[in-house]
Amino acid sequence: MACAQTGSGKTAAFCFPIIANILRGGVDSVGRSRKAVPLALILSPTRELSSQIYEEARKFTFQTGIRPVVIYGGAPVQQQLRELERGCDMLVATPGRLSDLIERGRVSLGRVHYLALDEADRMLDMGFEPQIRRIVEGEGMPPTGQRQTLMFSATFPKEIQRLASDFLYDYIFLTVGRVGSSTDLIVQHVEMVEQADKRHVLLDLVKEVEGLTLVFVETKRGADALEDFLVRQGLHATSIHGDRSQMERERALATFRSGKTPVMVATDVAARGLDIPHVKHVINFDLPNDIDDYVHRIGRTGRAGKKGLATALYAPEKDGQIARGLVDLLSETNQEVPGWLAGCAAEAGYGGNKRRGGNRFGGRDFRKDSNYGGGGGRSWNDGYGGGGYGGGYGGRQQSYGNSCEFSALLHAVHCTLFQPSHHMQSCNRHQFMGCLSAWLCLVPSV
Ligand SMILES: Nc1ncnc2c1ncn2[C@@H]1O[C@H](COP(=O)(O)OP(=O)(O)OP(=O)(O)O)[C@@H](O)[C@H]1O
Repeated sequence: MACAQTGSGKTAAFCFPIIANILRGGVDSVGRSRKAVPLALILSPTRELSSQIYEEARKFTFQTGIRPVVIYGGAPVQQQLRELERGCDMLVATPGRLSDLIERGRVSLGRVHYLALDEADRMLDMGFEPQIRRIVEGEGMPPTGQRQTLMFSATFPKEIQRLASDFLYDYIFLTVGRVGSSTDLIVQHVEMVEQADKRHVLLDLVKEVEGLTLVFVETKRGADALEDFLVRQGLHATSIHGDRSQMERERALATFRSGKTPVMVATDVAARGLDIPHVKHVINFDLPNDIDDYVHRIGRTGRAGKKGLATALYAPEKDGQIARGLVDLLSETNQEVPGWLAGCAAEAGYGGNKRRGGNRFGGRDFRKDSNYGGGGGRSWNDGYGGGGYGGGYGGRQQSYGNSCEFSALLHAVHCTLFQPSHHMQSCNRHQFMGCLSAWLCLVPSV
């Protein structure tokens, strides 16, 4: 179970060790076959994110002999079937299309040795849990203990950690920075705006900051309406949401990425995982109800060590429940907390949407609070950074204090997969980066 800030490189942190492990064992490809039998399965909640992970995996596996394939809904199945037939070692999938192709007998999970859940908390929340459970427990996948299971997200609410442990065996909880926090590379502003004034304020904000601007709204209809409004104001805007065809969604992303439509209005379908370079400004036109959703949304900017800007339009008549979470998040990321917002939070009290997880410095392993009996391993800390716990019970925990350390999570996952029992204490980050560079030299085109 691994938790690190948005834009900190989690994709590489699960892809490299999986690829390296497959290479270590020698690629035992089944080759062309009607039924795909992948060695690694990577599940993600949205089509666009699956597509992005696949593109990364394709780069990382170049000339290794490992063949990644992606399958997701909304796209013609025939082409995906043809790709599967050509051989598939690493399958990147959304749960719906995967279940469909398992039912049709075109994918078997019987050889899956590496299972990665990206955006794990989303994958295991109420919406996806039954599907994930069926895929992981009911379709012949090797059980925990015989496969490596990796779960990644920038947020990991306690109740989801508990659920996640069902799919894990003797697991390690790795954290970089604070669980569920955002990076302090993002400058965050919160403005109090009456609902009726939001459009005018938005126009000013869009004109003030040049560059790609991503505007989050609550509903699909709201996204359509706001896009229309912006276009009528003469701005080059597009929108993305779940009622759009896959082709429209992809076109919207492409024109946004290229800067042809530098403003994109989006629902939460674009909140997680998407890595679009040069997003300057994320505007929460409507605030989400959950602070973790806010963390993912603003995480579309300030990626890979770059700075970003996020502005939230806080409507006092409807956003009271996120006030406490916002105040906590702003404080812990060294942002200015407006006095009026602190007042709203105090009014809303702690009964509202209090940040889940309570004291999260350095990452928190919920088992320490709840006497939860899962895991049964050890707990240690290699002294890399601040935070984290020493000693303990019910599993192992590794915490890294430096939230901006790209290699930290990659190193940790690598060590966990290669030598789960002792390697962590003896392999330092420099040695690890040496291994990684050596490996990259073997695959010069990566
Ligand atoms: N070691 C590294 N050095 C420089 N750039 C990196 C490194 N690792 C990853 N990146 C880049 O950082 C960006 C963000 O990576 P990635 O999309 O994996 O983030 P993430 O942690 O999964 O974010 P999110 O929580 O939003 O899904 C990507 O453009 C990636 O290429």
